[in-house]
Amino acid sequence: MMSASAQSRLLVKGGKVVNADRSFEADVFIENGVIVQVGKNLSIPGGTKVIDASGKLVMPGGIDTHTHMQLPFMGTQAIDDFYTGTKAAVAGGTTMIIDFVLDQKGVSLLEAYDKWRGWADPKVCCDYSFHVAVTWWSKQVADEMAELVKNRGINSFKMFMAYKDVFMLDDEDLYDVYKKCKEIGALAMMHAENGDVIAHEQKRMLDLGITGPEGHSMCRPEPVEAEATNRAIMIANTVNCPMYIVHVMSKSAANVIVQARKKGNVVFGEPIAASLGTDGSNYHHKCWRHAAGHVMGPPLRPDPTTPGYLMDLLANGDLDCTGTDNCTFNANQKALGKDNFAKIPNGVNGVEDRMSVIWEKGVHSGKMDENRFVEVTSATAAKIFNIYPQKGLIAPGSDADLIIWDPSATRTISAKTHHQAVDFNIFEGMTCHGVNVCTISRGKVVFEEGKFTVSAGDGKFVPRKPYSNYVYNRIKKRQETFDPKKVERDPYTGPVIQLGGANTEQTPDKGRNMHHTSSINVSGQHVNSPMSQKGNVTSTKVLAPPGGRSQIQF
Ligand SMILES: NC(=O)NCCC(=O)O
Ligand SMILES: [Zn+2]
Repeated sequence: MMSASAQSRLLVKGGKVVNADRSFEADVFIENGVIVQVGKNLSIPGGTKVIDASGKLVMPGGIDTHTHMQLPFMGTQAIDDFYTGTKAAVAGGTTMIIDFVLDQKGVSLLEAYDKWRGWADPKVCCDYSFHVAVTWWSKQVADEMAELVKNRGINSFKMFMAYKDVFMLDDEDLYDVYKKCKEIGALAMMHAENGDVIAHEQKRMLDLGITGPEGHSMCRPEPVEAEATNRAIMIANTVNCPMYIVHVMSKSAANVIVQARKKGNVVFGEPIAASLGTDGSNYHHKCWRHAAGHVMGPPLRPDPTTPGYLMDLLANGDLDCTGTDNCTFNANQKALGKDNFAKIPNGVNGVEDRMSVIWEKGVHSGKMDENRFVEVTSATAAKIFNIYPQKGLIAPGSDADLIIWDPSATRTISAKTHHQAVDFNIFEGMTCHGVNVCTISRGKVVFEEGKFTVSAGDGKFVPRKPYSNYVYNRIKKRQETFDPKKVERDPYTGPVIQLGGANTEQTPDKGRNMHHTSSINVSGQHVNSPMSQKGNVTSTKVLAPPGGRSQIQF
């Protein structure tokens, strides 16, 4: 019988190690869940278990930056929970997920965090961490954000510009949340879609009698995503807060990110397996279940060249890392919206297939090399979310989260054979070159040749520190460089007109439309606003210059 210490040792032999910066032939020796040596001709203690990786690639396990396991959402709950979801993840070559604590408005962020930890800890089959969603705003929320960063291992907060009256924040609140993120060294993440426009357009589609899944896509066209993406970045940049746009789904939203980066904004873009692997033509499928199975927000785009375009940007460094937004619902759950697309629970699969889809569409297609693959599936996520080089790298001292990848094998994706709980797969029938044959999580083989050797709760929560260098080095420098500075000058000493008196002289603005009626006062309030009724305005005199009636208040 093998001793306990021998059991905690593993040698991955004969493979090609692929990191983000280079590939090289090497063996990897692991002890107690950590990589101890990487190289050739290593001296290894007797009794060490050996895994043969000849002819295969040995890569850092994937990090899925965006999942929603067992999310209570739209009246139901995502069918893949932290057990089935993470089990499927390890089958596909992902060894860490970052999920979302996402509760209703008014709920304490700390209580929500505890609730989600309580759900995840006993079930996870791989390491995981959390982003926390901010769905309402108050001093309590601000204080809880600080507490989450200080003591609970959180360094990223997600906000929604969509889901009006549910999760959506307005621009004023977003400004405050960004300021808070910046103050505590966290990253602001955004679901960027214009929720007001969606609410109106949903109603318009339903009034037109469009009740099927195509209506979901029609009421959220590309500009709805692109406008919100631009607004999110603009507001964040105003307060010098780093911004991470989740699930980039369209060419135009991606272009907004590219342009903002060119201008020096600190913004990151996350395409997902769905937006890289399939498109919105599926919403017009004659089978309702098929069409509803693709309903997610923002939607997949009807332009069939979108996935290839997003992959090009990802390959060339314009977009950064990849998630899945894995949030799955079975047919009978999607059927909540059988007569009204607005009630179809939003969400698709991806956690199991992300690595294969990106290999197929990215590496096998010739758009990126194996090193960029590691970067976009693992290393960059680790850097952005401040867990590098603990994760995302094969080197002494790093966690032993590795996969053995056979680039010459193929597999065909199907709901019939996948390991997720959901009864549908948006990549159904896609044949992918590149197959994960073995997953090692914290030094333990958890999946090999199609068989699991993992139990619920084997994964661990990974705390993350604030002020990721990858994100905040530029932010700190920009603060010094771009902080507004007042102009030092001698005071004005000339005459000043008296306001409000009978003799006030007005010079009519020659270019003004004299028939225009304005109702704005100098403090920016509307004349009938509660502020003006509360007596915050010094005078209510209404001026009527020649040729036009004005309601400008002073
Ligand atoms: N994306 C989606 O459709 N479902 C999950 C919730 C969200 O992030 O919007
Ligand atoms: Zn999401």
